Amino acid sequence: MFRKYKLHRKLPQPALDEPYPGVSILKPLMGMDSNLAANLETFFTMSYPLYELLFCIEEEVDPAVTVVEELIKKYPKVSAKLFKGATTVGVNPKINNMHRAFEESVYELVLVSDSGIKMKEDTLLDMVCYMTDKTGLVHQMPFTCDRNGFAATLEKIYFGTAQSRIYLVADLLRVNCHTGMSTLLRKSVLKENGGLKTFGCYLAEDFFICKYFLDKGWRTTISSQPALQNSGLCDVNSFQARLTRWAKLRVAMVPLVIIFEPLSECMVIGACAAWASSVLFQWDSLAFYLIHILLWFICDWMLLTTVQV
Ligand SMILES: CCCCCCCC/C=C\CCCCCCCC(=O)N[C@@H](CO)[C@H](O)/C=C/CCCCCCCCCCCCC
Ligand SMILES: O=c1ccn([C@@H]2O[C@H](COP(=O)(O)OP(=O)(O)O[C@H]3OC[C@@H](O)[C@H](O)[C@H]3O)[C@@H](O)[C@H]2O)c(=O)[nH]1
Repeated sequence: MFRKYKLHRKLPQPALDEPYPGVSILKPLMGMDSNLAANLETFFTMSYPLYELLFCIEEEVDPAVTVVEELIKKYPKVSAKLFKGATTVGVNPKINNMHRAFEESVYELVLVSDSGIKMKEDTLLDMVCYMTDKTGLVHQMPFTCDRNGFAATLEKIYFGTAQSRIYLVADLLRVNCHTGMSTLLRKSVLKENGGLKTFGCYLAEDFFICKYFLDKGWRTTISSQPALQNSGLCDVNSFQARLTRWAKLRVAMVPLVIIFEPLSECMVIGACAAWASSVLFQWDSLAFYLIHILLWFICDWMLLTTVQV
């Protein structure tokens, strides 16, 4: 029910007499993939009246430079700037890459958007609509675009089921589950504590940025459109490596949660429940287990179709 209420909502448009807030969009880039140009182009064609694009490229020489320069030439009416070379402010390379652009950004709202993200025409508007007076940070729940191949299907099923389930519950309970691939935040609140560079000392800057907003009494929320990850690099090994990296971050930050993580998985919780039901009610544990798996798969399918719409 919550997923239906939360995702893909038609939001009331801002009142015509209220101007749309301007947004500075930070795009940290490093290297090239086959979908990069198409993904970046979607930022030039959004239906939003006031925004600037700040492309941050870590190395002076990078194939992404040409892609960005060509797009800037193709869309002269869109305000866009290219920052070449990172500034070391900490151990986090993404923060190092974005630091200069963040400092030079013009608007109060800042969108941090990873290189592989694709936008729909109304994605930015959707996020801005969730930035109410009490909200300091709006993030998109990670999901993926339709791409060909086994790895792409695996990614889609993982983000659309196992991760969405936790993400939606965490958002409902206002628990910090922020994954910083597409995040709109209030610059003035970050500036009170030195700006983005303060979080350069953390590898999981996303978790600590969200924690900072929550500690200061701001609300954080997911927007109604999930993040469309559409990187051209998509294979099982890098997916596995990424999930392992994230799990290591969670172990370091919230060790208690990681103990309970296996219990959020179908097979583990099913086995525990089957055993408990056989002890308590003398039910057939195999039948219980198989019915549990069937019902779980049906629920996952329903969740995936809702996230996908
Ligand atoms: C009896 C059942 C107890 C269930 C406990 C729930 C265990 C959580 C299970 C899975 C965790 C999945 C986390 C999803 C998003 C995290 C993605 C990620 O690792 N991102 C990192 C990199 O970008 C980022 O730095 C970390 C962000 C914060 C992670 C903290 C996750 C806490 C989730 C807590 C959810 C509580 C739900 C309670 C349900 C009863
Ligand atoms: O050295 C680097 C590495 C990465 N990046 C950029 O940082 C962004 C994220 O890249 P990652 O390889 O960390 O990709 P992930 O999907 O794992 O990141 C995600 O999870 C970890 C969080 O800390 C990130 O905020 C979140 O975006 C990309 O836009 C990438 O271009 C750099 O600018 N420099």
